[in-house]
Amino acid sequence: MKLSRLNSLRRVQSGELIMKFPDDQDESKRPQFPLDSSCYKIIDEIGVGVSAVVYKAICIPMNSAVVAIKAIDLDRSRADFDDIRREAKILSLLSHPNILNAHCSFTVDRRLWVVMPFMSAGSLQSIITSSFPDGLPEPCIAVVLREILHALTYLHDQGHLHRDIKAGNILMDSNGSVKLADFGVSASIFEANSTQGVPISPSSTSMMLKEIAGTPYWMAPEVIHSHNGYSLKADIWSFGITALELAHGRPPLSHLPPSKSLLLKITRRFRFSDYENQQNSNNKNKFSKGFKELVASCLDQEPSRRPCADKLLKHPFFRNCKGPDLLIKTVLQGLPSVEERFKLGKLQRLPSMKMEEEDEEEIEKEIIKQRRISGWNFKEDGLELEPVFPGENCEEDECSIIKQVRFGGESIMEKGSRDSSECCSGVSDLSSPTGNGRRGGGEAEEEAVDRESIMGGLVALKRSLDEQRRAVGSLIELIEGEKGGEMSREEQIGRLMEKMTRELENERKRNFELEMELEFLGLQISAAHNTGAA
Ligand SMILES: Nc1ncnc2c1ncn2[C@@H]1O[C@H](COP(=O)(O)OP(=O)(O)OP(=O)(O)O)[C@@H](O)[C@H]1O
Repeated sequence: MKLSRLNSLRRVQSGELIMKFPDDQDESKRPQFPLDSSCYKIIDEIGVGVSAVVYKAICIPMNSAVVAIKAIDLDRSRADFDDIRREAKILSLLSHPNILNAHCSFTVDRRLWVVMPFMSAGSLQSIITSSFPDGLPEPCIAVVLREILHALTYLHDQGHLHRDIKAGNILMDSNGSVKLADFGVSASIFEANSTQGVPISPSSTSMMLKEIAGTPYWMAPEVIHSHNGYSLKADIWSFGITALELAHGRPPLSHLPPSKSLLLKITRRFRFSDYENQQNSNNKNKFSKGFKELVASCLDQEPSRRPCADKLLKHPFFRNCKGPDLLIKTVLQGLPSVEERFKLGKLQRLPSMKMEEEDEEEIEKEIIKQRRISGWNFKEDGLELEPVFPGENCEEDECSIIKQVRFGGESIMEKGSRDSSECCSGVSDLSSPTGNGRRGGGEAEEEAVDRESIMGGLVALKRSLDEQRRAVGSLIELIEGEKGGEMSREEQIGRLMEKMTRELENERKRNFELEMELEFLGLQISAAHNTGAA
């Protein structure tokens, strides 16, 4: 466990982590929300994030005012105590009608409770998922985007980056008001530059952050390539992706797992036209020229060419933009409550989660099965040594091989397959000191055990080859003897059968020993790996 995290937990346990955020009213008029969990009554679960659960609750001493409580699991949160304190500090300095502040926050066991105003319509992401899977109508998108641009203009003027702009972090209330929430990974340009000795000016493009933060699909290319640094314009990129998310119901590349989407962005550089091409041709004329232009300008690869938030507000796209009433009429009417939507979403997620668990069990069984090796094949061409599995038949179309893979940080043997031309000739990382490049550095311990296992396998193989050489020698003698005509054909076959049975018995014994050895080595590898991981 990281030292900073340990210190954080100690401070949390000693009750040191008690903070109070202001809401967006004047300090003197601001109601003081109690810092005691017994003053709140949880009514329903309304959302889950990566490390937090969000509840609808009432605050009993405050006339049973309805609130939302985000309970952040401090053991699972990416942020440590200092990050959380920094977030609280940033939030306490911000005051804008389009930014969701918290009433207060305090710790309950190992959770940080952030008490916020309850935004009864929930996030735009949950609204889209439940009622607008193909996206919101363009006039509604305009209202939402304009409100977010107001928040961004304010935020950037203060020198802050949100760094996680997405529909999941835009909340809506029953009166149609739209607020930007979740400042968990936000950053201050001033802090970044003061530590790097860069002159401070919010409009300067030399204000650079380097840490990768945010959610992959919405991340600007320069955030992914953060060695060159990035600035306020990273939020403008994410804003452009959010516009696409609101328009199509999902962000671009969301059919790929997040890590793959990152890779694609690195290798292929994403352009707006790429996304347009992916869309159904029916959708081509669905959006206005103004909207397309606005989004395209936000998704310029070159950050300096992306307009700033206040310039975007002057874009013709917002010229005839309606008020929040449009959202009430078009989006909120007939919308199930945030708690109903959450329950429904949970039910829909259940079968796929169950299937994933079943799949994992199957994979695990397969992995255990494939840990048994019945022999080795030496591939001369590539000077490679490969394992052969029990029951494997070279006449079969496909044949299993093992390869060393990293699975959630754990090293396992995985079943693979090759076509018949390569049958029984799969390349195992066990045979190669460098493996297939997937084993990263800093794993000296695991590598040492791997080397031992390779040596063990080689010694056993040498023994087996010696035996086989002797057996082949005897066979040659036998056949040569046949030429001499000293034994009858029956006798010769009888002898041969006896010999082969003995050979087979020996081979079985050796294989059993080899299997045991390998199983033992496998255990050693996982034990070494677990110790390393711990
Ligand atoms: N103040 C609030 N009022 C009403 N609903 C809320 C409030 N805050 C969060 N929610 C609901 O809870 C859900 C989860 O919120 P949360 O901020 O934990 O997760 P997220 O932003 O979707 O995910 P993550 O931040 O972990 O990527 C939201 O999608 C929203 O529907």
